[in-house]
Amino acid sequence: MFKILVSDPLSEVGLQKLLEATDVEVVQKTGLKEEELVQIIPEFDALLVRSQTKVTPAIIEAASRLKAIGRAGVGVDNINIQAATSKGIVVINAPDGNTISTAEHSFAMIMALARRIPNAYHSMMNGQWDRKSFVGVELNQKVLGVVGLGRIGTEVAKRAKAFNMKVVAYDPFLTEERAKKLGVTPASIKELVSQADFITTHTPLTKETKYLISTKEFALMKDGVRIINCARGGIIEEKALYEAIVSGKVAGAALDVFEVEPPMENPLLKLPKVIVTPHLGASTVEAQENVAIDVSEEILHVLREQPFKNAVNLPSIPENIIEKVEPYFALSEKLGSFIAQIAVGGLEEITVTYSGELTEIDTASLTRTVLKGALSYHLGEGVNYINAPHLAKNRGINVVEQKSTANKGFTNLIAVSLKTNQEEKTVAGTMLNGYGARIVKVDGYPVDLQPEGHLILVHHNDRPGAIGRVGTILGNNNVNIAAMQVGRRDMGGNAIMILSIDRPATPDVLDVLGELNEITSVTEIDL
Ligand SMILES: NC(=O)C1=CN([C@@H]2O[C@H](COP(=O)(O)OP(=O)(O)OC[C@H]3O[C@@H](n4cnc5c(N)ncnc54)[C@H](O)[C@@H]3O)[C@@H](O)[C@H]2O)C=CC1
Ligand SMILES: O=C(O)CCC(=O)C(=O)O
Repeated sequence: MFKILVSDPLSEVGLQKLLEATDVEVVQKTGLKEEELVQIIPEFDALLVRSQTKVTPAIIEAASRLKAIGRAGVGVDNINIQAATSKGIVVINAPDGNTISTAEHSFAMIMALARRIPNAYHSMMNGQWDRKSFVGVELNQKVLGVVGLGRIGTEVAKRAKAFNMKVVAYDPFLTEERAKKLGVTPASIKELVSQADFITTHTPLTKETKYLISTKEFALMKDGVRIINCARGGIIEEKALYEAIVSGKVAGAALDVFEVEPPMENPLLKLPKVIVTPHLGASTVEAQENVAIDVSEEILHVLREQPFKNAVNLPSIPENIIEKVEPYFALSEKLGSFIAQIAVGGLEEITVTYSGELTEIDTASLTRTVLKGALSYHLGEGVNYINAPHLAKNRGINVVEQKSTANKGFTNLIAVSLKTNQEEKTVAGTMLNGYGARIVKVDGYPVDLQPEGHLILVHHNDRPGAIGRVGTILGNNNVNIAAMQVGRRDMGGNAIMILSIDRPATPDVLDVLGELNEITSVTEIDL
């Protein structure tokens, strides 16, 4: 039974999937302090939050069972991703469910700002009938600058086009082709801020986007420009915005988000040219249902070890690629584990070479899996698909992925080599049509064995009787040999034996084998 903690208020309809699941117990406890979360988190397999809960390193550190953190929304700035990644916890978000709501809110803010609706409302509610103070501007033919043309930015741009606005967009990932399709003009940030009548931001808050719009950018803007931020506080520097409004450069600003939330002492709230909402972009019935449904489904996938797509701390694998790489996951992990068990010394570099049909697909996920297999042997259960590359990097292990057309004999081949500070070892495996995974080469010797169970790898000199003596010692010690592979390069030269045994041999038995004259090394492998 999986235990899931829901620590922020989430849509009940959205949570239905979790509440109905027979393998899940859902505990809903909201408004907990950090210390309280630290206390209870060790009981839970997954944590589900909206934006109130700050998932700090202390909470993650205490989360001994946690496999997933789900964010019902897009921005994950309330979750310490680095701490989660180091601990191998997958962070899931719901990137699509609130796109339309946030785009509509942004557009509502653009219109409210243009027509001064909140100010007029406020005046009337105070008993005034003032028609002179609230003269607005049209959107028709005005230039809208969209900073960040992702999901939300794109929807805002489409709505602006419907209002006959001209749209210029700044986004480092915007291609000419996409811009053309959307009917927007790509621009640099300088061009955008100097051309726009309205500027709306739709990027995440990152090191690059923090204060993306500041004093320098305000100086380039047209007089009377209007600013909208429904993305994250801090993309526009509030101090610079305040000065630009007071100086008359900026005619108005509409803000849904703030550098500090709630923004109680914020001087911007004292300016009549500023209209505000309390981070309501995603606050619609539809968006809250959508994000809760999406994140609940994804959490179940993670816990049930089924494929999931919206992990923030993992590269996403497109569905057409998943189909192609999935059959190789088990083999990749076994190859990683095998090589780690046979190599002596501190790991320095792991190289994964793909051949045959694998040269044509994105194999990054398989390399992660090889790495997981290799590092798990040394670092234990804490290693998983999420933190394996991070752990390798932290330990200075170089990871190389390459494709090769050299191995023509196999329709697919994964070759793994591991360099340690003492030696270099290699192993290669393939998926044989109808026979499943096979290891086909060890240290350059051709073999053919199933990568599973207990194995003993023996390096020896190719002399008559060597194989028999190994068999006799194992038999005398009640270790049954289920299968055996021998490989050699030259008659009478170096050779290997790989024995598949029914139960692990004890260290004493391995020592006795190692003492035989012909034998140069004995390694037990568990796959
Ligand atoms: N007010 C609210 O309630 C909500 C706010 N948001 C905010 O809106 C943001 C955008 O959401 P989506 O459109 O779904 O995300 P998205 O990931 O689809 O789009 C973000 C876009 O920003 C672009 N970008 C990244 N760095 C940039 C830079 N330095 N300069 C210019 N563009 C840059 C990316 O290329 C991407 O196209 C989220 O990160 C979140 O912070 C999202 C939902 C609700
Ligand atoms: O949960 C919310 O209402 C905040 C939404 C948001 O900012 C996001 O999804 O990034």
